[in-house]
Amino acid sequence: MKKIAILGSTGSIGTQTLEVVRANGDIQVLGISAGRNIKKLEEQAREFCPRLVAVWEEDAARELRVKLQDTDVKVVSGMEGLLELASMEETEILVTAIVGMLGIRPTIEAIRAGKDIALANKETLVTAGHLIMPMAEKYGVRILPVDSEHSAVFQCLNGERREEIHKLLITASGGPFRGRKRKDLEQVTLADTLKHPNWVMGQKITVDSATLVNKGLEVMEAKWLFDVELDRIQVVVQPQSAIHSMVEFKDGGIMAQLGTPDMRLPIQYALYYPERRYLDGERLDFAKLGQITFEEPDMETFLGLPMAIQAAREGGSMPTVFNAANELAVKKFLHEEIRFLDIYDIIGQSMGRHKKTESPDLDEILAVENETYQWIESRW
Ligand SMILES: NC(=O)C1=CN([C@@H]2O[C@H](COP(=O)(O)OP(=O)(O)OC[C@H]3O[C@@H](n4cnc5c(N)ncnc54)[C@H](OP(=O)(O)O)[C@@H]3O)[C@@H](O)[C@H]2O)C=CC1
Ligand SMILES: CC(=O)[C@@H](O)[C@H](O)COP(=O)(O)O
Ligand SMILES: [Mn+2]
Repeated sequence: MKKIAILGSTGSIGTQTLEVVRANGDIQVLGISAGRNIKKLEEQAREFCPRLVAVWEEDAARELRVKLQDTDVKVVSGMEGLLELASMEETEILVTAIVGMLGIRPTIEAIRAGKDIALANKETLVTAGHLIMPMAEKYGVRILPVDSEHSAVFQCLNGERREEIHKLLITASGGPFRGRKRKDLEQVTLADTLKHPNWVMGQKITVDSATLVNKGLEVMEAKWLFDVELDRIQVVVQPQSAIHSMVEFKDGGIMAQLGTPDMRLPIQYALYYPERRYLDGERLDFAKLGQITFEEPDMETFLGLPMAIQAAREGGSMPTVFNAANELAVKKFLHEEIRFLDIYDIIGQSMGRHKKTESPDLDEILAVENETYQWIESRW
């Protein structure tokens, strides 16, 4: 029995991880967690019988303790609870399916405790990749990508030598507003933004796909995961989301990984790597698909990608500012407090005023995050 714990078990990646567990029958789930969705946590606790459930909100944790008093499940709360879940003694893999840079501390705690990481939470690598990757090497743990593009690259690299990579080709759907210009984006609504053309995902990443911030975060994630310089990472718009990403090698040969838009594949691949297991569901049908097309990303309209590349080139604490500003801006957009294009203004202005710290440690990253939030709150 493989033993795992899941940070963010009630979300899109978390619930699909549990579908993979259910279908295979040979993984034991020792810990689950959420922000405050205790209804789903209770259902999951009763089905998967974990030892520990971590709930961020203390009042929700208290309520869940009462609901689960007929079981042996321990319910913990807050950051201390997430850290306890991340470092549970018998866990082999921690699935980081939590949203946002809140995932940094539990991820670091899990690495220190020698757990492999099945990483969906890209914000952690974007802001703290310079701490996490060396730490993973030091503690001998594997960072197994779950993000579809990074899983695709990881699959393309199977049996290949990393030093023979010429470039990574990260594919993008282009989001729901592909083909539109800045003027057309002035009046788009939250409902329009949440209609991703191909993938069903959590709300934050769905907005990030529409702004192309998601692709910017993924470029930074790829840089850390595969140790490839920024100039060797190219974003290619591929609107059908059939090719999940590609690797071009020194000799010009290109490997691609294709499939239907189904996150259970990368999740299952990470959990069983290097083994491949059967997965039910729709298969890619080329006759039905008809064509696979390619475009350049529109960097003049969708500023999320060029701003991310700028943050990555500046390095140090700038990616933290980029990410923190985006997290708060998306929260405000989801609450319909700001308009779509304000997301770019919030990120751009936050980056513009920031005095960069080189190679920030964990406390400095968290301080920059806080300071960015405070500055945005004082203006928007
Ligand atoms: N969805 C997808 O297909 C993909 C997602 N990713 C990445 O995976 C991560 C998760 O995305 P996704 O599953 O879509 O997100 P969701 O919003 O669907 O789920 C987020 C999860 O995090 C939990 N959570 C939120 N806030 C807290 C908190 N303060 N403390 C503890 N847990 C919390 C949520 O709990 P609650 O239910 O209580 O709010 C929920 O379980 C993101 O980093 C995303 O970029 C990457 C590739 C694809
Ligand atoms: C499923 C997944 O990995 C998402 O990150 C997805 O790639 C988003 O699609 P975009 O290409 O539209 O950002
Ligand atoms: Mn992705």
